[in-house]
Amino acid sequence: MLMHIQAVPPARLSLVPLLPAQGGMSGALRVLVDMDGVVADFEGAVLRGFSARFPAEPRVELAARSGFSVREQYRGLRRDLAAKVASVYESPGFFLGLDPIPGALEAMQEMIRMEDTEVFICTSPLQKYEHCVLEKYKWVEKHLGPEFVERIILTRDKTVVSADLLFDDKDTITGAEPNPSWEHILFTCCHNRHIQLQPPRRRLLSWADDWKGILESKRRQ
Ligand SMILES: Cc1cn([C@H]2C[C@H](O)[C@@H](COP(=O)(O)O)O2)c(=O)[nH]c1=O
Ligand SMILES: [Mg+2]
Repeated sequence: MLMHIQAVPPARLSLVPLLPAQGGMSGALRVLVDMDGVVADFEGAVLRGFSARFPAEPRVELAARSGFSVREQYRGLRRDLAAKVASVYESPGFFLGLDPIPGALEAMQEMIRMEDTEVFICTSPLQKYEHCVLEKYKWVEKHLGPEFVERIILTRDKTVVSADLLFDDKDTITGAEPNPSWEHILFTCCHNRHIQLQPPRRRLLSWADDWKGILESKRRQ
């Protein structure tokens, strides 16, 4: 928060908050967009990678996915499958090879050109970060270009990042800050489509859905 120190005698010194209308310095709408499951197709690549590496093992089709953690769902099938599915997304090349989610690249390019709008990619690396971190940067440069590389926020805790909106496929986002500044818009993904959101929580069904309407409604709030 910006504070303006008034020129008054020290005894009466007071701090007057200068609150921008929205999260950005200039009153711009600040939007965070998650990466895996929102702009990069993590789930599709896990299934393809698992089927190719372990063709004889049972697998979870995308239509049967539920719950954020693919690892936990595979553990539920059979304990040893948790490590096998993790070996897929922890492999070198996995994150760089993800396909873009349909419409995501076009929406991001349009969003970054919108007036009074600040867009950032806000993504969590794996705890086993060796390949994931570098490959996320490379993926952004390859698919979105260098101006988006400047806009990557890599954090395991999104609650401490200040913004107006967060588009994210994870249904529950918790961290050190109990009251994050952003409104979480749940981006529909195979693992969260069954979840019934309690009002006033909102969803974006895909990038063909009305993401501009969500930005505009937030500007008016
Ligand atoms: C087991 C599991 C892990 N992830 C990982 C993939 C990413 O490193 C983060 C989420 O990143 P995001 O950009 O914040 O979406 O967690 C996952 O997405 N799904 C899983 O099942
Ligand atoms: Mg995600």
